[in-house]
Amino acid sequence: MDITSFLRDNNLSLPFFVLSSIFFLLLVFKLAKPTSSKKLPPGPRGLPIIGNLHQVGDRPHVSTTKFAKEYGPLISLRLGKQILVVASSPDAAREILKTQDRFLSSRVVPTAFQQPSLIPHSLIWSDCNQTWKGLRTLCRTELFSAKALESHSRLREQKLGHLVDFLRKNQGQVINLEDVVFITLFNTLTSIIFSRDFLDLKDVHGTRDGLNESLHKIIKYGGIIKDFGSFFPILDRFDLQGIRKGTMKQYKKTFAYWEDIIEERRAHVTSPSWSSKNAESFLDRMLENGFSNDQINQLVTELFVAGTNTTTSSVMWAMTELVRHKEIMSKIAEELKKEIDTDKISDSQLSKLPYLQATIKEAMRLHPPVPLLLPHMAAENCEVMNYTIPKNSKIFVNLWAMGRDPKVWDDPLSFKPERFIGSKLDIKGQDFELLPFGSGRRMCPGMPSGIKSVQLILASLINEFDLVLPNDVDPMKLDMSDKFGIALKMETPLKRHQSLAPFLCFIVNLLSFTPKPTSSKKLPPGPRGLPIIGNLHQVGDRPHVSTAIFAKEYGPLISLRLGKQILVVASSPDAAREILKTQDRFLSSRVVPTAFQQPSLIPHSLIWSDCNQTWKGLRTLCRTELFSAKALESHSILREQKLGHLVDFLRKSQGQVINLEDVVFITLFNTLTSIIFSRDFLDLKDVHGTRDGLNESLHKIIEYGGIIKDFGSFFPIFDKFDLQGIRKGTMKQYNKTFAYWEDIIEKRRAHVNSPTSSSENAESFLDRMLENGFSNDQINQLVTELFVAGTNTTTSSVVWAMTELVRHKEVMFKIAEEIKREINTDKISESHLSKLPYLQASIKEAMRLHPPVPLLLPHMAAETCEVMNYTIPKNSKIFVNLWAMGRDPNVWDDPLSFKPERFMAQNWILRVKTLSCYHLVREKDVSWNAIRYQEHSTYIGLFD
Ligand code: HEM
Repeated sequence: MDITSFLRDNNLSLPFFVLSSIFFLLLVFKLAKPTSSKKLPPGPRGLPIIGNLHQVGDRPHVSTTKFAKEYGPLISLRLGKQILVVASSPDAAREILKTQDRFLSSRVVPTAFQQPSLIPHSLIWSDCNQTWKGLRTLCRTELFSAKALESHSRLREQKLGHLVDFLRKNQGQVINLEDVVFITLFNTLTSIIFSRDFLDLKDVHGTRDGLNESLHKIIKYGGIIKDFGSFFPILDRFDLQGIRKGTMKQYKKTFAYWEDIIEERRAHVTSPSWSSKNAESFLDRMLENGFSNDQINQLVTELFVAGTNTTTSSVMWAMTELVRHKEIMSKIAEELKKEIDTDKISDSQLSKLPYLQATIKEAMRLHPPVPLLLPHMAAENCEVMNYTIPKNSKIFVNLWAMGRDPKVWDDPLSFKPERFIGSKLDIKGQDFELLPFGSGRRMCPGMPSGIKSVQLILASLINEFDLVLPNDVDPMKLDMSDKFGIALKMETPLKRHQSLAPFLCFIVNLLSFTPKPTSSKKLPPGPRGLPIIGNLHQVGDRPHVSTAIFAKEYGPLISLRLGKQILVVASSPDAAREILKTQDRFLSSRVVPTAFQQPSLIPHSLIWSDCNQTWKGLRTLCRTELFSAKALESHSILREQKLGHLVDFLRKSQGQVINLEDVVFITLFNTLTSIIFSRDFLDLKDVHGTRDGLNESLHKIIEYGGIIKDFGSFFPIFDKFDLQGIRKGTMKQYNKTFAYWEDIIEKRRAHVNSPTSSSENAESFLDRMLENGFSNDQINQLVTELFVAGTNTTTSSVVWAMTELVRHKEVMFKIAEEIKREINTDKISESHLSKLPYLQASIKEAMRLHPPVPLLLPHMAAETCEVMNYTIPKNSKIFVNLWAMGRDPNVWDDPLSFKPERFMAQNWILRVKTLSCYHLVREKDVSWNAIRYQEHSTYIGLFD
C-alpha cells in the first residue's frame, strides 16, 4: 500500500502525517541518546559562584579521596565555572583511560603554560592532534625506544658515576639529597639533548640559583592549584596572579642557557656537507626535522619539567621508605650482592633485581609522583559509569586514593614490596589499580627511561651507601606528609631531618644530609586562637597596642595567626636587632597590602618590591636625586620657600580655626611636588572646608592602604575577589591622582626626547625619570609612593611633637629660648638646625612615644629562619613594634613621661626634615583643632 492510499483509508491529512512522523522520530532519537538525560557524577554541595573551591585545599588528591569515600568512585566538583570529575577506583580509571579514552584525552592547559608563542608546539598540552602525534613519535624513536635507551645507557651510567663520586668525596658534609639526584637526572637529559651538562653537583651547597632556580620556578608555577583565572574565565586574561608572566620570565631565562648551542648546531645541520650520520644529539634530530627555536625550547623544557622532577620524586619517596624499613633495605642489599658481581651497576643488570623492582612499585603505589595524572579534558560530552561528563570538564584520576584503598589492596597503608613478588601486576599502564605513568594514549612516553633511572639510582646508592638514622632516632617518626605540585614531593624532604645522617657502608664515615636548624624549633609563643580565624578577633583596630599587651604576657617575640597568615611581632630591642640586622637578608621581603596589588603598577614599586633589581635601581635613583647631601642642599631653597608660605598663611589666619594637620600636609606635599614636577598642586587657602580633589584622593589611597581588617590577605582564597573593594577603590583614586600630572609628563617627555635636549637642562626629578626611560606607569607609581610615604609620616611627626609641646609648655619655652640664643636672623634656615640640640631631643622624644609608623611596614620572611631560638616560617608577616619598645620600662626610665632631656646627654642620630612646628611656636596666637592622630598609620617615612 502506498502512502496516499494509506492516508485516504485512515482518514488522515498529509500535513498531519508529516508532523506526527517528525514528532515520533524526535522521540525515538531522544530516547536513544543516552547521555543527555544523565546526571553529573555526585559530589559535595558547593557555594554560589565559587562552587567547591573552598573545599579542595592545597592537597587535592587527599580532599578528593575523602569525597570519594562519601560519594563514590566517580565524583564531580565545581570550581567557579570549571567542572571537575575525579575517578578514584580502578573501574572508573579503566572507563576513562581505556573505554572513553578517545573522548577524554584532550588537555586543559594550566595558566602557567598558556604562552601564545610556545603552546602550539606543546607535546604535553596539545590535544591529540598532528603536532602531538609527530612529537610523540619523534620522542619515542629518538629517546625512549629500546634502541635509543641502549644508546644512552653509557651517558646515564656516567652521570650516576659522578653522583657516587661526589657523595664519596663529601663524606661528613651536609648534602641536599633531593638536589643532587635532580642535578644528576638533569645533566643526563641535557647530555642526551645538547651533549653537555648544565648544572654542577658542587653548586649544590647553598641555595639554588640560575638555571636550577628557573626550572624549579617553572615547575612551581605549573603546579599552582588556586589558579583563579581558570576557575573564572572572565578573570583569566588579566593574569591577576602573574602566573603566565612569571612563567614566561623564567622560560626566557632558561632558554638563554642553550640559545648559542642551538645556533651553533643549526649552522652545522643546515650546511651543505651535513649528513644524518653526523647527528650527535637529540638537538641535531630536532634541527634536521626543521624545528624553529620556539619549537625546540618548548619541547626541551617540557621534557625537563616532565622528566626530572617526577623521577627525583620517585627516588626520594622510595629512599624515605627504605630508611623507615631497614629490613627491606637489607633485602635489596643482599639481592645486589647476590646478583651483581661488578663494581658498578649497569643498565643491563637491572632485570636481575626483582625485589628492588617490587620495592619501587610499592613506593609508587603509596606515593605516586603525579597523584592525579596530568589533567585530561573531555573533548565531547560522554558517559562514564552511567553519569554524564560534560564537554570541557577537567578530569583527574586519583592514583593516590586507589593506592590506599582497602577495597583494592590488603593492609594498604603498610609498605610491603612482597605483595608484588610472584604477582603479574605491573606499572606499565595495563593494570588499572597501579598507574603511576597513566594509561592509554596520554600515558607517559618517558616511562622506560623513568623506570630505568629510578632503578639505577636506588641500586647504586644502596650498593655504595648504608642509609641509617643515627642518634637512635625512631625512623617511623619521619614526617611522611606530602606537598602537591607537578610532582608530589615530601612536605619535609629527607634532607631536612636533622637527625638523618646516612653513612658509607664500607668506610664507616658520616655523610649527613642538610639539617635545617629550623625544623625542630617552635613558632614564637602567642595567645590561643579560634579555628579558621585564628587570632583575628583579638587584634582589634590598634594592633600596636594589642600586640604590646600580648608581648607583656608572652615575651618579646610573639606569633599570631590571622586566618592563614602567620604574623610575628618583635617588641624588644634585641628581637628587633635579630630581625633587622642579624636575619635582615631573609626577613626584608615585603607583603604587598591589598590596596597596592595593582598588576600594572606593582612591578615598578620601590616600597613593595622584594630586595630585587627594580628596588635597587629605584633606591639608587632616589638617593642620588632626592636624598644625597648634594640633592638636599639643592632643594633647600624650595623647602624654605614652602615653609615661608605656611608661615605667611598662618600669620594671615590669626584667630581662626586651622586644621594644623592639613596645612602641614599641604606644605610638605607642595615641597615634594615642586621637586618632582616644578609646581604646587595644593593650595593652603583651600584648607578651610573638606578635602577634595587631589588631596582627597591621596588621603583615600592612604586610608585604603591602612585597612587592617583586610580579609583577602588572611584568607587567600578570597583575595582575588577583592570582596571589600579595596583594590578597586584604590585604583579609582590612583587614576584620579594620576590625571593631575598626566599633561605635565607628556610635555616634559617631549622636551626630554627632543634632539636638542641635554642632561644639563633637567629641571626636576621628573626630567631625571624621563631621562632614565621611565614609562608613565613607572613614574606614577614612584611619585605616588613618594607622596604617600613621605608626606603623611612627616605630617604625623610634626603634629605629635606639636601636641606634646602644647601639653608641656616648659619644653616649648626651652626650645624658644634655644632658638633665641642660637639664631639671630629673622628666618631659620636649614644650616641653623645643628645648633638646636634641644629641639632635636624633643623631636626624638616625640618619635619615641609616637612613632609615626608604629609597627614599621610589614616585612616578610623570604626563607624559614630562626630568631631568638624560634622558627619564623617562610612567608610570615613580620612587624617590629616600635610603639611597645618606646613605652617599655625595661628600656626607658619613666617611659610614659615626655622628657626631651633624656636625649640631651647622648649623641643619637636623627635626620629631621621639617621645622614647621618651630614657626608655629613663634606664632603663639594661632589656634588649631581637629588634629587627627595617625596612631596606626602604616606608612614609613622613607627619608625620616
Ligand atoms: C618516574 C618517572 C615518571 C613518572 C612517574 C611519570 C608520570 C607521568 C604521568 C602520570 C603522566 C601523565 C599521564 C596522563 O596525563 O594520563 C606523564 C606524562 C608525560 N611524561 Fe612522564 N613520568 C615520569 C618520567 C618521565 C620522563 C623521564 C619523561 C621524559 C624525559 C617524561 C615525559 C612525559 C611527557 C612528555 C608526558 C606528556 C605526554 C602527553 O601528554 O601525551 N616523563 N608522566
